[in-house]
Amino acid sequence: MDIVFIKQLEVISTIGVYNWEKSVQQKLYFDLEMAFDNKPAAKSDDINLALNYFSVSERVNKFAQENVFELIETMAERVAALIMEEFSVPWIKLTLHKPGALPKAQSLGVQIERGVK
Ligand SMILES: Nc1nc2c(c(=O)[nH]1)N=C([C@H](O)[C@@H](O)CO)CN2
Repeated sequence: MDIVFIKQLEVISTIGVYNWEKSVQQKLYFDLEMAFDNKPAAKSDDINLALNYFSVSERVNKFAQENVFELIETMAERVAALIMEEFSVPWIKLTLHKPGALPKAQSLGVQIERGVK
């Protein structure tokens, strides 16, 4: 299986455990590695047969803006599930960074892998 990837996709979301986080928007960054068979798209030069990374990024951005969670684990799980379902992706590795969360750390986050390659 081939991989289509997106690195450091910036989105804004209302996310966090603490009360002050319920009324602010914070930056999150997604790294996505998505298994996909690129051969049909490459053979035909047809975007309709490709995993369109523009469409994926727009969908993730919309989801992050429209949903409120406490945990980044929940956001990661829900985004992985929607990409797999809506874009027919059989396997995904998703890393979610919440860089503003710890002033003394450059970044932090979670990484999940779902599905089968
Ligand atoms: N494993 C996690 N730990 C923490 C999370 C989280 O989402 N997953 N969230 C917070 C707070 O929201 C924090 O980001 C505020 O700075 C603390 N720990």
